[in-house]
Amino acid sequence: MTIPIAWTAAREAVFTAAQSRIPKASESVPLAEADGRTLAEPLVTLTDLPAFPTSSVDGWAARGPAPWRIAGRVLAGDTAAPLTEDGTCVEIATGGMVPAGTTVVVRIEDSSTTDGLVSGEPRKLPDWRRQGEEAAAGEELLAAGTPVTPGVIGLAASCGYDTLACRALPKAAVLVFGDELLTAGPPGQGRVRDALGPSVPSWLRRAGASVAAARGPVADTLDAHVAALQEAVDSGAQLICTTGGTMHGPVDHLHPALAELGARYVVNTVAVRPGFPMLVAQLPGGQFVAGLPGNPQSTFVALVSLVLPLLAGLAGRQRPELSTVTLGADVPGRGDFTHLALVTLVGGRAHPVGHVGSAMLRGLAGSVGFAVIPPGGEGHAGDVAQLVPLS
Ligand SMILES: Nc1nc2c(c(=O)[nH]1)N[C@H]1C(S)=C(S)[C@@H](COP(=O)(O)OP(=O)(O)OC[C@H]3O[C@@H](n4cnc5c(N)ncnc54)[C@H](O)[C@@H]3O)O[C@H]1N2
Ligand code: MOO
Repeated sequence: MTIPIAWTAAREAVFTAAQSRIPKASESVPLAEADGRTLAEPLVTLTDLPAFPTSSVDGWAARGPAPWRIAGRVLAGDTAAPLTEDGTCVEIATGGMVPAGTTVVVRIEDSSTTDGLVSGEPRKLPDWRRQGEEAAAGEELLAAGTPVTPGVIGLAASCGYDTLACRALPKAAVLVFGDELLTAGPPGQGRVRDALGPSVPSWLRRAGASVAAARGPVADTLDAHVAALQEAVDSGAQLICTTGGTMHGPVDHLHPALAELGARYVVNTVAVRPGFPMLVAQLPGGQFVAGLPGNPQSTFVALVSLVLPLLAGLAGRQRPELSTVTLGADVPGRGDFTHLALVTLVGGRAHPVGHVGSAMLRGLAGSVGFAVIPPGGEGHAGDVAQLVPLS
């Protein structure tokens, strides 16, 4: 019998294996389309930030001691002429370029104007931003491998980029196994609806993969399994997710198909409940096969447990960090296995949900993620637990 590997060790093994397959080529992606991608190169600012001294208030940019004669006006977007004489100032708008020669910026509400002469007191902290105070031209702001978020896109635009060099999206394929599956209409008479063909590609897209519609149900024969896996390889997929057939029943053909294709296991069964028969194998061409168990909740456990670190590794990102939550109620352990317990947040605390059988999706559909109860332990209300988000 195969001995299950510990959940944390399985995640690490998969992440490390995927890191050796980071694509070399990068793609130039317009900023507005780059959300969810991964930086292929460090983000280096093209200019000082800010690129010129900038007023942070509406008021006066003045030179020397008050009172100041008004010599002009600088609105945001203008180029400011220098203040060449003490006792002069310009009216300035928030975002306006502070003229060379300025010694103080005074807020409009801290000033008074009489006979064209302005007086006022600057605040203790300067009300203008020095050129380059956020970053100097050429400075690295973000490392290669950083996930591109709306914040990263905004920063890239601020420092002069129109496009970003991004890693190619990992290409994935999904194969659904199981002759009992119906792809339309209500289940009954021994047939169940395929819950995974429509949902696994959606999950993969959110996790940063490019993926076509699932293929299946693939016929429950060894030849059909081998042919479907080979076809996915030929389509250029770097990651093939299969659902079902991970056990050793009469029509479970995944393991024999992997053997026939010369695959090597990275992880073969994991000490986690639910979902322990999950696996990741690597084909001779380097492609990964993630064998997701057929019970639908277990499929999602395998996605968040193994496919998430695998995709992070393939994109050259950091290993996924888990956040923590405070438990709002007791959660049982699962002996020597890690327990991934579906939870929802109530008043900021994680509460276990009902309907969490591994064949069910009712509990999962209303949950934020899985609280992690480590092997040999149990969770108590008030304990802090790691949280694996569902998306
Ligand atoms: N003798 C044993 N049998 C089983 C054990 C065990 O320890 N000893 N473990 C059970 C566990 S745990 C799991 S999980 C499943 C894993 O089985 P497979 O990955 O081989 O999956 P299947 O047998 O193909 O299907 C299991 C179950 O899930 C339903 N299913 C499959 N695909 C879908 C789909 N796309 N949409 C909806 N439902 C699906 C399928 O009809 C079965 O009911 O093995 C247990 N058996
Ligand atoms: O672990 Mo199975 O994956 O319990 O349904």
